[in-house]
Amino acid sequence: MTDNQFATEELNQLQKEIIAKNPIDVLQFCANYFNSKLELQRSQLWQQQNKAKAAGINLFPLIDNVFNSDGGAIMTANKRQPSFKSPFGDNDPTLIDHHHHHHDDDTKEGQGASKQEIKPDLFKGGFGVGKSTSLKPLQELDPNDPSHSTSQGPDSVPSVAKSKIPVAFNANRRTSVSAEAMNPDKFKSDSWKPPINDLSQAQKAELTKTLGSNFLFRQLDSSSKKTVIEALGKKEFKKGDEIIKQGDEGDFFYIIEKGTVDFYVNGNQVNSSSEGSSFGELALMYNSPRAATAVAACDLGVTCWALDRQTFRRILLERTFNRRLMYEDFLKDVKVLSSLSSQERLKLADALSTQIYHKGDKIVKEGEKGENFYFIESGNCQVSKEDKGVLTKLSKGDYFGEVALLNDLPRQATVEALDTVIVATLGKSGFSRLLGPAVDILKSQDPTANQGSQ
Ligand SMILES: Nc1ncnc2c1ncn2[C@@H]1O[C@@H]2COP(=O)(O)O[C@H]2[C@H]1O
Ligand SMILES: Nc1ncnc2c1ncn2[C@@H]1O[C@@H]2COP(=O)(O)O[C@H]2[C@H]1O
Repeated sequence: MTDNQFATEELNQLQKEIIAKNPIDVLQFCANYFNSKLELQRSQLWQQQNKAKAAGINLFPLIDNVFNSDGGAIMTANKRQPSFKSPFGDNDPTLIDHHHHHHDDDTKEGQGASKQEIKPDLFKGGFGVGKSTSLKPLQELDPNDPSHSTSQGPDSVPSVAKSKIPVAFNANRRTSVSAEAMNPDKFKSDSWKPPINDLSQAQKAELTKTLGSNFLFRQLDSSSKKTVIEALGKKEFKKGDEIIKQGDEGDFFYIIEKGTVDFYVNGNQVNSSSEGSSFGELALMYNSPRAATAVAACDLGVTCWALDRQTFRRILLERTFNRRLMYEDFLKDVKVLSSLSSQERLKLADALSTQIYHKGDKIVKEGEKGENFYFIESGNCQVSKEDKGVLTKLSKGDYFGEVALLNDLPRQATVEALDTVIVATLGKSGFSRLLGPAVDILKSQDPTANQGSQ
């Protein structure tokens, strides 16, 4: 994805938000929107870091080195205690309920304080750097995290409500040498050129088909797709071959063309993937050691397409990462998905897309063919049937649209938006493939079971 496309996508999302929330002060809204996005991204990186640490994985190995390797710069970074909290959060006269929809919870504090009044420092800037007095001290920092043990006190990192922010984590996003850890931008300025493999027409056709079922690729625009297709190299593995070894450095990202791949963590099988799935993204995204061993598990061998690290980072990383950030927290709170592993949730996040509906919109219509499954990210819906009237109401964390997909039936009810509703949708194929153990729960909770409507 080019810088331009990235910007366009961000702006499109912003535009959707503006339409959905109809803010009084558009400029203020935009400032809040991007600040809360930034804040969210940083806080989630932190959470991921902690999760990974608990699992014995070092996601951001470069950070500590960097912060020690250049005393001057680092001291400055630490002393200034950068905050990723929105500088406007506490001072927004227009805030009613228009914070970034995915994570309203993260910023309630800022909103609550400021609904009506305009404070004198309305337009203060600088991301609160060095102004920790106006921000709550440390209590959300992870007490288990050793990197904070020395930083208690008023100079400590101001925290974002309910989230944990790494000290100076990725603060110098564009300049620091640490940037490579999570920073796809690095590749935008250098002389990186994607490799071009000489694929036959037949191979290209084969690939296009395989990639068509891979969620990461489906979202790419056509020029990025072309770049990726040309950069992919075919690799064949015999049964038992280790495609990836836990602990190694990440070199390639793989898409399975044929066969099954089993994953082992510390010798125990944790997962299995087949045609159209991808793996090996974690080490490339986080510059971490390989988190699992991937073994070719098919008698007939396994064929994969391999994408080199740089092309992966340049083209797929930003998107994948943003998407995961966007959905990870939300999915964690969806009850029906509680049986999914965090890996499974990440894969699901890769496949979701966001849609916005307005009051009165019929998101699914009784009798129509069902193509998608929906999670409600925010807003309220009502479920009704022509002959029975309103059956139930649904809100954040609820889902709908499963009945048609599970039973190959027309939609059994109409679901209508009662206000602005944001949904995360999943297509039919992702539904059966990515919901895994959750599908059984969906089946067991069939809302039509007792109504004789099937
Ligand atoms: N449970 C799991 N934990 C970690 N990695 C997994 C798991 N299941 C599948 N994988 C994949 O195994 C890959 C091993 O290399 P990576 O860490 O780069 O990326 C990893 C994931 O794509
Ligand atoms: N009592 C109900 N009868 C039918 N559908 C319901 C009911 N309650 C909730 N729903 C949801 O409404 C959705 C309409 O589309 P689906 O039939 O695909 O899936 C349905 C369920 O997810």
